[in-house]
Amino acid sequence: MDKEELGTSEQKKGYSRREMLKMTALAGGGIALGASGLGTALELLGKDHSRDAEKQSMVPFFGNHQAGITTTHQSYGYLAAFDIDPSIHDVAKIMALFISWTRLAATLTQGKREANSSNKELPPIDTNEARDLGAANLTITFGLGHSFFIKNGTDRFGIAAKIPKQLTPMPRIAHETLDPGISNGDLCVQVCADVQQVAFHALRNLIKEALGTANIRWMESGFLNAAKGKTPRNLFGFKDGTANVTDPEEQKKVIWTANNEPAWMRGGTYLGYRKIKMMIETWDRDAYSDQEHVFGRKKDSGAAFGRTHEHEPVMLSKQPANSHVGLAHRTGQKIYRRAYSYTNGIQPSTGNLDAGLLFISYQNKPQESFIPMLRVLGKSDALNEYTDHVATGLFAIPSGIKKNEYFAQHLFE
Ligand SMILES: C=CC1=C(C)c2cc3[nH]c(cc4nc(cc5[nH]c(cc1n2)c(C)c5CCC(=O)O)C(CCC(=O)O)=C4C)c(C)c3C=C
Ligand SMILES: [Fe+2]
Repeated sequence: MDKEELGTSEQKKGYSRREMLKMTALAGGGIALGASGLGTALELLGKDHSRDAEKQSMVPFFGNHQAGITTTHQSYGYLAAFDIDPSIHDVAKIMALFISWTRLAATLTQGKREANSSNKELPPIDTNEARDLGAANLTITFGLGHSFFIKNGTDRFGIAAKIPKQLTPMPRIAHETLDPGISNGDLCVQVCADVQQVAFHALRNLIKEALGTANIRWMESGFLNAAKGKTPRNLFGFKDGTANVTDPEEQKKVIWTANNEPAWMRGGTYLGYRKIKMMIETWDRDAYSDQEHVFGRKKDSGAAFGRTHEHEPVMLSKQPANSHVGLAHRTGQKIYRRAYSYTNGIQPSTGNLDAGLLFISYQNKPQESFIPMLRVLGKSDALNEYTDHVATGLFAIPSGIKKNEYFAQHLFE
């Protein structure tokens, strides 16, 4: 069998291009592939779960802005919140945590792991499950919640005077049914990667590192994929992200904080979060045209009503009353969206799918953009018939971390 023949017949059997290249290389390497030889090659392929391409990819951890914000959207994301242990009153303990988190994040995002002690009577330092998987574009983004500064009306660590200008507790929004146990928190960590095991490993080791100082409060995981050059689709089957803020000049205006914030927040941003349950079964019984009216966009092309192509600007005159896009657009505000879909089995009480959107957005003035937008949508969005906001959060994301510095260093020093 020559290489060409192998390609044609085996491609029909559903092997990927990469698998085919590997087989071709084996054949080209002088291995005589008889019936049993081919069997061995295929057996090898079956056992190969490697992710060579992702392994090579690293996102710098240090820089002017934190990574994981304008970084190309990775396939998997975790968002977690921590509370400082009530026994901790000494800010030095928090600084120690931020130093060790910075060290760990800088190591893991390079695809490395922390070395074990030579004393085998001690527990391992690294949990080992991401060994050899590489960096997979891992990013780790740290943030601070309002309750980090003020809890039960108390300036708990003597730094309340430095609270970022736009960081408040989240206000009440119409129709939300929040679960406080999975909302808010003193600290937040967003971990994203192109291999889920790499992202989980990073978060798990950050949780382990925090032991005694900060306890995990909640953790959510999500996914999002799109074909190359295409806009990803959400679990309602619509292109989601079409009118996002992607132009770098516009991103500067929308995302990053400037002189209106304390120095340690300049070049930072705010993370706005909503966990939004999506009533998939109800949606799936709704007419196609009705679904399009809910968003004010065509399901196939993603084009706004009155338009033909996905990226043509929204025509407000053609938007149905209370369409999601019409309402969000009319606020005149911009936010940078970086959401993940989530699924979590079946809701025992209903037998319905527990699925939805981990809505995450970054913006420099959440009190003027994210929150007013939420208020408008909460009141009248046609999408509300099919969704339920179950968790919330607002976190200050300090400026990027420079080499030899640690996360939020200038807040303390
Ligand atoms: C606080 C703001 C927003 C929430 C919450 C939100 C939830 C949410 N959105 C979708 C799906 C789509 N959203 C789309 C556009 C869009 N959404 C927001 C804001 C929030 N969405 C904005 C600012 C925009 C852009 C509006 C504009 O100016 O055109 C779209 C259309 C495609 C796109 O532009 O991305 C979809 C689809 C879901 C499913 C959801 C909650 C579950
Ligand atoms: Fe939206």
